[in-house]
Amino acid sequence: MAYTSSSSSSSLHLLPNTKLSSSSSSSRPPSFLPIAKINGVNGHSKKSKSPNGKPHINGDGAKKGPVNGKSKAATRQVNGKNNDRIHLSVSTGGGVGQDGSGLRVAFQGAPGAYSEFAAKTALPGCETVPCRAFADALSAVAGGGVDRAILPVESTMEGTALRNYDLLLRHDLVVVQEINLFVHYCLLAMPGVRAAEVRRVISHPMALAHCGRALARLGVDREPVEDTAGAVEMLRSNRLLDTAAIASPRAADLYGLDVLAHGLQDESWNVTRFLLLSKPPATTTTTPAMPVDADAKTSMVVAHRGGSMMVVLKVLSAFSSRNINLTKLEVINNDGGGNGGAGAATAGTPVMILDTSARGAPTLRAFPHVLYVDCEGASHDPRVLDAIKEIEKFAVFVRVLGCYAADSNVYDLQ
Ligand SMILES: O=C(O)C(=O)C[C@]1(C(=O)O)C=C[C@@H](O)C=C1
Repeated sequence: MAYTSSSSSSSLHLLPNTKLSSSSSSSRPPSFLPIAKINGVNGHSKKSKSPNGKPHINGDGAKKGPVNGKSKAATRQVNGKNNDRIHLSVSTGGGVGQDGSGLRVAFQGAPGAYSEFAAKTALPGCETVPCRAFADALSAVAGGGVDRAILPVESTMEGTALRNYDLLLRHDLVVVQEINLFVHYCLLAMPGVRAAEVRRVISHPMALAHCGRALARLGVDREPVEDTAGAVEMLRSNRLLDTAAIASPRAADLYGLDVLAHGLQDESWNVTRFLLLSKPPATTTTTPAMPVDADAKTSMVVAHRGGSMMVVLKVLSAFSSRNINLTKLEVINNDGGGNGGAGAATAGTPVMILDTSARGAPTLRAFPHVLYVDCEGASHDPRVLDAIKEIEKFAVFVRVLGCYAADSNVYDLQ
């Protein structure tokens, strides 16, 4: 569901300092941080109602035990570098702590989903709010029911999650933080079930796709469900003894299941990038939230008339002539010319972008040709502002999606 790719989309995305190779067992970014201090992801001691009526987890107090006799060395740091993280995201004031305490963050899935871990990594003190679908999570933050939503936007194995970009662009939301999570898949089963007894594996479609070769070797049926933790929940509540789920080792802990296999993903290097989204700050001042010299990133969408390659060259020139590095460039052409459909639900359907720049109510506009661009630098950095001004001369429309602290770390759940 979330990740799509087609001939109408081509991308250049680099996790900074991250080497990606097809036989990537040796590829590691310079800093690979475990989620050591996450509270709340190991249990659900406090339950309350989420916007969709499901209970949500809030705080720790969990059963913290070894997985299959293996101690979870949760604080192990792989690359020996101790990068203390600085949160530079938009401040909401009013009782919100630096660690996100006081903030409610919507995520898609059941407690224990990777998205929840990403939220807890970004804002360790936050309260996470499960939602049935990504669209519900985004509506919750846009409608003010929660303070933030977390959205996976790309993975090293699948590229850009175009459908999630579609969702993001339809809302008046801004990116306030990025987080890269190492996705380590495990095969989980009810206590006592042996691998040979498993006939069927259920999980999020992305997890099933990422583990395709391993599942083929196991010779089991595959069934997609809403999310990885939802699969585990289903296994547990229906006491399924012929079925296994693909999910994280933390989900095994949370639901008290056995881990039959670790590292099921076909590529050993499997990182998903998540964005933390917020409503735009309701401020009348133009004071930037982040110093110009901070290690910042700016994300934007550029709509244009077509002729992608020439437009790409002009965009590259606008940034390179100012010595600005790009960290992502995705080219989408949904012009109905037989190569459409990448980001949209139907082939040839243009990308719908909420135009928040015009006076009056924001309007949804349709664009067949768009670029998703992330650059280094703050959106109010004069060089970035100049580059955007230059792009606006030949583009139809530019929307800055957010300016946030660049974080090239990759966080690990193990
Ligand atoms: O199902 C989950 O646990 C999720 O958080 C969703 C999701 C995704 O949509 O890509 C997140 C990361 C993993 O790649 C697999 C699934």
